[in-house]
Amino acid sequence: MTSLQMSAKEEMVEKFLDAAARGDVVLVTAHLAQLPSVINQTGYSGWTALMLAARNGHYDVVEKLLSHRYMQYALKGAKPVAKRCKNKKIKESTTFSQKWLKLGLKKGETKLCRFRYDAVKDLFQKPATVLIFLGVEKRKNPSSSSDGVREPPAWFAIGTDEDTVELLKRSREKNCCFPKSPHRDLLKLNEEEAGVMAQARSVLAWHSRYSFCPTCGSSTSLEEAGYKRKCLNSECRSQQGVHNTCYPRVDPVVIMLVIHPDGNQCLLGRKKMFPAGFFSCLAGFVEPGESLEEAVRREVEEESGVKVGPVHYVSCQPWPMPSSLMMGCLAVAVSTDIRVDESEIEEAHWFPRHLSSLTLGKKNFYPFSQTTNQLIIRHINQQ
Ligand SMILES: NC(=O)C1=CN([C@@H]2O[C@H](COP(=O)(O)OP(=O)(O)OC[C@H]3O[C@@H](n4cnc5c(N)ncnc54)[C@H](OP(=O)(O)O)[C@@H]3O)[C@@H](O)[C@H]2O)C=CC1
Ligand SMILES: [Mg+2]
Ligand SMILES: [Mg+2]
Ligand SMILES: [Mg+2]
Ligand SMILES: [Zn+2]
Repeated sequence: MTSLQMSAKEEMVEKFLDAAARGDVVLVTAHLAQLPSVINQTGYSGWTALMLAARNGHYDVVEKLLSHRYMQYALKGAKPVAKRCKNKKIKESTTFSQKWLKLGLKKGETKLCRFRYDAVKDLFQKPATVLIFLGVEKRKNPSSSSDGVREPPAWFAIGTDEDTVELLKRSREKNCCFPKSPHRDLLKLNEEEAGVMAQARSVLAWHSRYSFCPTCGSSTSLEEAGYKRKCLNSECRSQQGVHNTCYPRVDPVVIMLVIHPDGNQCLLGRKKMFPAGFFSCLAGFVEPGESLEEAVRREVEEESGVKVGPVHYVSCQPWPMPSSLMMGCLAVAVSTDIRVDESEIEEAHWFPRHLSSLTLGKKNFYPFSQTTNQLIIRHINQQ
C-alpha cells in the first residue's frame, strides 16, 4: 500500500481534479481560492482539471477554470477551443468535450481510421468481405461540412482479411491505426468514436464466430445490413421466431463495486492479465436464470469469498470484448473476510475511500471502463 500514499499537496490536487471531473463547481471554486496554482496541476493521470471537466461535459466548471487568472493553456489545441467556449459558440457540453479531445490528441494516439468508398470498393468483390451498416452521422448543420459533402455520411464497418498495413495506406487520415489492444486503445478514443468501434467490433466478431447455423450446421447468408444471418436450410427450426439463433450475441455481464459494511472502503481486485498495479471492480457473466442481483452476489462470493446483501443498479455500458453489456451495480457487503479464487482473481483488497478517489487519477488505475469510474465516483460521493 506504500506506493499509494500521498503527500498533503498531492491529496489536495487529486481532490481538486476529482471535483472538476465530477462537475462540482462549488468545491472547484473553494480549492482555487485556497491554492490558485492548483489550476494547472496534472495529478497522476497527466490530465488537468480543465481536461477532465471538458471530457465529462461540465460546462460550468470549464467556464470557471477558463475565467481564472492563473489559467495556463498548456495543451496544444487548447486555446482555440477555449476561445470558442468563451464566445459561447459551442453551447453543448458533449460537443465541447468531443472537440476538446480531438484537438487534444497527441501525435501518435489512437484515432479511428476512416476510408471513403472509393478507397475500399474493390474489397466488396471479395467473398470473405463482411459489410456492416453502422448508421448515418448526425449533423446539425449538414452544409457546415468541411469535406465538401453536404449530406451526412453513412458509416459502414468492413470485415476483411486484407493486410492491415496495406489498408492503412489507402486512408487519407494521418496518425491513425488499427487498434492492437482493444481494451487500451478503446479508452484512447473519444466517446463518439469508442461507440462506433464498439458497435463495429461486436458485430464483426459475431460474424467471424458464427459462420454456420448453430441449430443444424448449414451455411448461412448475411442479411439486414449485417445484423442477421439466415440459415440456408429451409427446413431449419432456426427460421422461426424465438428459435432464431441468427442474431448478433449480447452477453450480459455484471460489474460491481462492493462497499464494506463500514461504508468507507470498497473491494477491488486484479486478474493476472491486468498490468502491474492495476485493480478494478469485480465482474462476471450473468448465468441463465439469474437476476442481476443474484449474479452480483454469486460472482462476488465466487471470486472473493465476500458475501453481499443489497445490490443497486447504477449504469451500463456496451463492452465489445467481444459482445458484453456490462451492467454496473453498487453492492453492500455483509461479510468482510477475503478469500480469492485464484483461478479468476490474483488479489483483492478493501481500499479506503480516499484511495478509491486516487484510483480515478493514478495512472495504473486510470479508467478501465466508464462504468467502473461511475461506480467509484458514486461511492466517493456517498459520504
Ligand atoms: N473494470 C472492468 O471494466 C472490468 C471488466 N470486465 C469485463 O467483464 C466481462 C466478464 O468478466 P469476467 O471476470 O471475465 O467474467 P467471469 O468472472 O464470469 O469469468 C470469466 C470466465 O467465464 C467463462 N466465460 C466466458 N464467456 C462466458 C459467458 N458468455 N458466460 C459465462 N461464462 C463465460 C470463461 O471461462 P473459461 O475460460 O473456462 O471458458 C472466462 O474465463 C469481460 O468482458 C471483462 O472484459 C472484467 C473485469 C473488470
Ligand atoms: Mg467470476
Ligand atoms: Mg470475473
Ligand atoms: Mg462467471
Ligand atoms: Zn439451420
